Amino acid sequence: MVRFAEVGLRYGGPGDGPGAGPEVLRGVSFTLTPGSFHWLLGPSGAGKSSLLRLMHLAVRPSRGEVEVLGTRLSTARRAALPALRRRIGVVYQDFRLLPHLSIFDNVAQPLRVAGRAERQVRADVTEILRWVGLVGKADAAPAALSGGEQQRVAIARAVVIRPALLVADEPTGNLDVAQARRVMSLLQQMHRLGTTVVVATHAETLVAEYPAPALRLAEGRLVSHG
Ligand SMILES: Nc1ncnc2c1ncn2[C@@H]1O[C@H](COP(=O)(O)OP(=O)(O)OP(=O)(O)O)[C@@H](O)[C@H]1O
Repeated sequence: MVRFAEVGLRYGGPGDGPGAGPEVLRGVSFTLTPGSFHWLLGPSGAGKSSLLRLMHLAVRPSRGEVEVLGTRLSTARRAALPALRRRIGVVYQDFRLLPHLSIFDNVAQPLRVAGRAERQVRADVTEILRWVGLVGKADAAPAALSGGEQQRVAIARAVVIRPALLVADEPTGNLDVAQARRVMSLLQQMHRLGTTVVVATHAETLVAEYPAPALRLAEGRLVSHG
């Protein structure tokens, strides 16, 4: 479950701590049930990326309570956060693959960080690359792939750890319609497998094509949920 209660966020603090800047999220409250799929909508600057950053523990709220996968951030020990982060997959508009690593090693990275045995890494990465249709590109560099292919690698990297929560920030923003549909199909398959999925987007045509409940932000406030 993901629960926000009267959450506010200001940037400008040290590290991931609360800052003294203007409040970019204000009084945001909602609950996402496990296994749900939600769009996150709203105009540019409304706070979509900021809300996702709170959800994947990249920043802490300035006020209110954020609870992710059963852990309340206000009372969580710092030492518990890395393990919690490993249960959350993140996909960005600009893919954020490591350019000097092969596709295989990009996808393997979260498993290696988690200390999995190399035999297991090989099996899991091969399986997930087959799922995204890129097993033939395992040895290629990211730059040798199309944008859509790079995004499928980024999804593979995000889900290879079998996250309970998957958040995607404009994952189709740089893709043509066919590639965007392929990415959406993968995100929906993850949802059908029981993962809680949240996808931020501007693309109203995509939302119309894949109807689902939405969180809608305007000027840092949640204006509708459902
Ligand atoms: N790292 C940061 N430091 C300071 N202010 C920030 C930071 N990131 C975002 N903001 C501000 O927070 C507000 C919300 O930005 P955010 O990126 O969350 O909106 P968004 O809805 O995702 O926008 P877009 O659709 O354009 O990506 C904006 O006013 C933005 O300038």
